[in-house]
Amino acid sequence: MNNDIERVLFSQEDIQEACRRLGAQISRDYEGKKPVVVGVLKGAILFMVDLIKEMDIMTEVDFLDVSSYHGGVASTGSITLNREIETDISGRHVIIVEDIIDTGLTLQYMLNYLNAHHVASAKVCTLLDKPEGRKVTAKADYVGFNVPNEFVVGYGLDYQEFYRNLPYVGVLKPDVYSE
Ligand SMILES: O=P(O)(O)OC[C@H]1O[C@H](OP(=O)(O)OP(=O)(O)O)[C@H](O)[C@@H]1O
Ligand code: HPA
Repeated sequence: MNNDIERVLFSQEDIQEACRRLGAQISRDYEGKKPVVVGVLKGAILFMVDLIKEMDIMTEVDFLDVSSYHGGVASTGSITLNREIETDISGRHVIIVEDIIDTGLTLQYMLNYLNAHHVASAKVCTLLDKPEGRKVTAKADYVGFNVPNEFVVGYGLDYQEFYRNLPYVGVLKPDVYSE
């Protein structure tokens, strides 16, 4: 295990099982539809790859890049749009794939973005949900796991751009970011 990790919350096997469960659920809910699955860069990269392999439906994939943490462990509260969705999503069913919902500010921003693009429907699938972190009302439709109100990294989630490649999700030792 990486020395900066206090404890592992979800192993690679736990995550694969969650991907299978969520992929099956989404496949049932979207049977006969052809949704656009939108991964949110960069945090959702690993989850997106594993999740779409478990979806037994016709899907298009695309990416949206938004950020708001800019190296810290707290949201700056202002969202930067770094890359737009290229697919014409007007009139389409869109599934947003996120690594984590914490304050809810990013999700709120993305749902406004999708509404402004006149999608047929918008749903959100997140690997992790941190309900105690909420600053605004935001709810995911599909959730892998709930996490405690601590800073977590791994499986796409970063601190200062590192730890994304860990195959598990763990709590970062507080002394790493308080140094
Ligand atoms: O609910 P919130 O408090 O808004 O936090 C959730 C967002 O924060 C992280 O993104 P970040 O801004 O760190 O960019 P990244 O995905 O490129 O790491 C994460 O990937 C979510 O998109
Ligand atoms: O706990 C977290 N870890 C990494 N990125 C995040 N973005 C929001 N919350 C978190």
